Amino acid sequence: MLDNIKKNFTESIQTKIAAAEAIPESIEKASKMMIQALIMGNKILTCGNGGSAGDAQHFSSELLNRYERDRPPLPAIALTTDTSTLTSIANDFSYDDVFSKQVKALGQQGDILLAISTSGNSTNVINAMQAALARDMTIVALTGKDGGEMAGFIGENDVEIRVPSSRTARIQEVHLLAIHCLCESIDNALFPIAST
Ligand SMILES: O=C(CO)[C@@H](O)[C@H](O)[C@H](O)[C@H](O)COP(=O)(O)O
Ligand SMILES: [Zn+2]
Repeated sequence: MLDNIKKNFTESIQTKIAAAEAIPESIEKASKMMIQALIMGNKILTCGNGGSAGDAQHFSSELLNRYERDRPPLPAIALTTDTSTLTSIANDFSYDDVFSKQVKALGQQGDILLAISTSGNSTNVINAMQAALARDMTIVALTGKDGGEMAGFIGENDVEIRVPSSRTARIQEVHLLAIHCLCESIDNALFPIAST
């Protein structure tokens, strides 16, 4: 057991070292997209399944409330939280539609969809991306593995942040780091600390 625990730490560190080479430019592009959208008065919608639903909520709460320092609230909505909406869409239509219907209702031109899937193959997240593109929104996709089907929906105005790993847990661990980088970049750009 102890060996496996230690192996997980080593694997997580190695994945982060590989990601530090592979994804900073994508995170920077995503940060700039989000900063511009927020300056223009747009908002960020987030979605994902399982641990990625937690990540979607983690990001939206850091925008709505705060990341590391106090500043005015920023507009973000996690599409993973309203159980009445989620269960009724899944019950009446399909689980594949739980996010896309909310994007159709809430998404506006210029908004951003933060779409999170370690495999890039979650159908409800892919459908949300398609709904977002139809709304003239842009997409920041957090993925892993080979990017899955989601990679095929990334246009030049969108960005995919793909973690170089094939293991869901390790990918999620880097997704959280990427989310914190996004939060820090947004705060530094929109609410710079006054120099003394
Ligand atoms: O958190 C974990 C595994 O670490 C799981 O809950 C995981 O998020 C779920 O199996 C998801 O359904 C996987 O979906 P995806 O990342 O492939 O889109
Ligand atoms: Zn997990």
